[in-house]
Amino acid sequence: MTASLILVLNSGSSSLKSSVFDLQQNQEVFTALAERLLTPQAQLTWRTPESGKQTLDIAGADHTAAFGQLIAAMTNAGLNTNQLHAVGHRVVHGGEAFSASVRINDTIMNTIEQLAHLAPLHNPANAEGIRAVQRLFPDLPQVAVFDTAFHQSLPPAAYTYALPYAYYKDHGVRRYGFHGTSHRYVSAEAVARLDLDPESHRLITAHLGNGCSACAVKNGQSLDTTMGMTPLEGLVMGTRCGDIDPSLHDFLAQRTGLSLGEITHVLNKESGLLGISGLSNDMRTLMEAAESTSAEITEPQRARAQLAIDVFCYRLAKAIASLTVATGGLDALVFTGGIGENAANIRTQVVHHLSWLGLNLDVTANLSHGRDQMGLVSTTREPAVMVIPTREEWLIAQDTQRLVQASWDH
Ligand SMILES: Nc1ncnc2c1ncn2[C@@H]1O[C@H](COP(=O)(O)OP(=O)(O)O)[C@@H](O)[C@H]1O
Ligand SMILES: CC(=O)OP(=O)(O)O
Ligand SMILES: [Mg+2]
Repeated sequence: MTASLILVLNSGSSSLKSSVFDLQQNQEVFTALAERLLTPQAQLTWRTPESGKQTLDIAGADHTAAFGQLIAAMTNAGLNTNQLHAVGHRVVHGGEAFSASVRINDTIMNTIEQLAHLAPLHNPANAEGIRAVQRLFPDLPQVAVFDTAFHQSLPPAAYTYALPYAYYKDHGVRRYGFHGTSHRYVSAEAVARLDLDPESHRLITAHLGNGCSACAVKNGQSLDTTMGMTPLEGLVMGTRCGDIDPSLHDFLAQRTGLSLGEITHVLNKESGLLGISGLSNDMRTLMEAAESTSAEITEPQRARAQLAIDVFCYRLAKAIASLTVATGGLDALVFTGGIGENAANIRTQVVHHLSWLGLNLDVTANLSHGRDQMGLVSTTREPAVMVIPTREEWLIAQDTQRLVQASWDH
């Protein structure tokens, strides 16, 4: 039997997400999440189509230990690691070095490590995941799929900050954009489903998960996006503030005595939906609180949850409208990510702000999240509003398979 499984790893600063695909069967055969790494609460959960969800306490585990436990869980679940064919990694920052996925070698590893200054929360963990695989499976080919790669087509007018130009030349200070794998997948899917001309279309894709970004896609290329040099810029997110006045650091440092590092932490981890609501970073919790009539939620709490939702939707609509400057029109708006795929009320509020663009929701299709159709949730196809579930891991597996195959063919 030939090896046919592709392992996909997404290493975060304190988590390790993984999927295994059998591409011959076009099936996801294993999925796992190790979270709260390096804390006493570290735990590994995994599932296979047959086994349902299982959990293991891995208190104190780092990425390497978690990876070992994950491979043990895979084996216990009945998967044979000899069947692994290649490993694909989500790597968050590829800087200007990568505009496509690449097969990993020592030079590529060095470049990923050198880019750590641009993504200190993400790239070191990504590199650690690659090394953990190298140690356990030295012969397996590995591929890096960069969040930034799809956005390397941004023109200078979209990626240049209005700062002294030397910061770009000397330090790489520019807008890069993230979630590129998701924007690439859902935009290609929208073009196929709507039967648009691959050479001539104008889309806005909104990836709304814990991190959120929107992207202007014209003729298959990303022309602008809301995230910038880091994933902090742009939309309101679960715990990230998105766009703010850059003079805020200085103001807060003077008023509160917090250090620059502490303020950056507040903007990344204590802001966004969580910061405004004071309740949760989770959109579902906020939607429930905003609708709640129970005495457990006080009126001020309810109002703050609603305010967080209103700011989220208003800022998203404003960003979508501004991205149409890059596309010069709109054939389709695509929602994806946990919020985009599941929160009908959020789509309603955002599309309502944009009705002047000719966008109109079909109430029934929107309530069923477009699941019984091609993902269309608007009354018209021109322009269309769509819900397309993202498949970042699947696209990473596809790129991995393609690159490993290509290097054997040469
Ligand atoms: N049914 C739902 N209604 C509203 N929000 C939802 C629903 N399901 C998931 N979400 C929201 O999706 C977000 C998580 O998105 P997800 O794409 O899973 O995150 P990640 O970026 O971590 O992959 C959370 O805010 C969660 O509340
Ligand atoms: C880059 C980024 O913001 O990723 P995530 O949404 O997974 O946090
Ligand atoms: Mg996700």
